[in-house]
Amino acid sequence: MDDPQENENPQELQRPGDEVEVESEWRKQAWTQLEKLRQKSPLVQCITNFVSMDLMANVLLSAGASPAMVYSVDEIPEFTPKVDALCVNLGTLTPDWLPSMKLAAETANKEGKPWVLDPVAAGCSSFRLKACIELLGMKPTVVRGNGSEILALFKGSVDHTSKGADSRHDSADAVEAAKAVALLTGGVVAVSGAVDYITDGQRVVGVHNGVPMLQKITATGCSVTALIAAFIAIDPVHVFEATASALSLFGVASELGMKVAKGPGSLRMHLIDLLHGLDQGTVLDKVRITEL
Ligand SMILES: Nc1ncnc2c1ncn2[C@@H]1O[C@H](COP(=O)(O)OP(=O)(O)O)[C@@H](O)[C@H]1O
Ligand SMILES: Cc1ncsc1CCOP(=O)(O)O
Ligand SMILES: [Mg+2]
Repeated sequence: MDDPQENENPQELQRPGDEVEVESEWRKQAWTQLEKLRQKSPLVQCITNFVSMDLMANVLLSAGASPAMVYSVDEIPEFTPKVDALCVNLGTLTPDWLPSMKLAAETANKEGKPWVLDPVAAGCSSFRLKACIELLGMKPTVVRGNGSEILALFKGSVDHTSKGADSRHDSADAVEAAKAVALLTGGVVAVSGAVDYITDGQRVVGVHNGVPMLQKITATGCSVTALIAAFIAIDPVHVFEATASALSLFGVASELGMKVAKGPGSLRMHLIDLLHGLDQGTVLDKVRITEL
């Protein structure tokens, strides 16, 4: 794949050699990180919503990580120091969950463990927005949300036209907001959608993998956030790159799954199977990450 002349993709032959070379590096990196994830099987603590627990745990297992849906405030002081990464998701938030989320984030920070925030439906109520903003202030390593969620965090105001967990905005409309949020936290922010954008406030890359039908399966966003936690656990020095790899490989599995799925139900099953079976040839062929 190093030599563009050997590339079987005709679109790539029309692009400048340095762009092809850069994309090839991202592909190799995604494969290296996936291999490492499978070898190390990081333990990922997920404080997540009831809707997502099953798919999230299965996505983590199929990728090679170990999920633990441990969320009682009584267990966090003992358990969180042992995990490799933490995923905090506000999907079915009630006031009783917040102390667990905050204590886990504080513990992760104290222990130097990376953590990811998924601000599900951030703009749908003032209760939820306030919780998101408080957690954002605890400086998550990565924030991953859809366009509407990242815009709500940036604006800091309730969105009266919110569709809850679903996005009303294209990811491209939230790139500047994502940059601003990244500068605020000092971490990485990913906006998902037709193209996933990843930024640290300066750099931006676009991930061009995935299929629209992922939006018709609940908790795919939640699950890819947990996958990001697994990837940053194994490469905490390259958080930006690991975030792009996780989003891209999840998208590649969905593209392969779409070829055999009959609808959202069977895509969900194939997504898990194909993430588990991803091999080097497929990753080097299908990952599409571009620098913007
Ligand atoms: N139109 C689309 N085309 C391709 N992939 C998409 C599209 N919309 C969302 N995705 C993918 O679906 C997954 C979940 O993203 P998204 O639907 O934005 O999150 P959420 O479920 O939190 O709203 C991501 O991997 C994203 O890349
Ligand atoms: C439908 C729903 N309601 C509260 S949490 C949740 C799941 C959201 O999952 P995702 O953000 O991955 O679509
Ligand atoms: Mg979501």
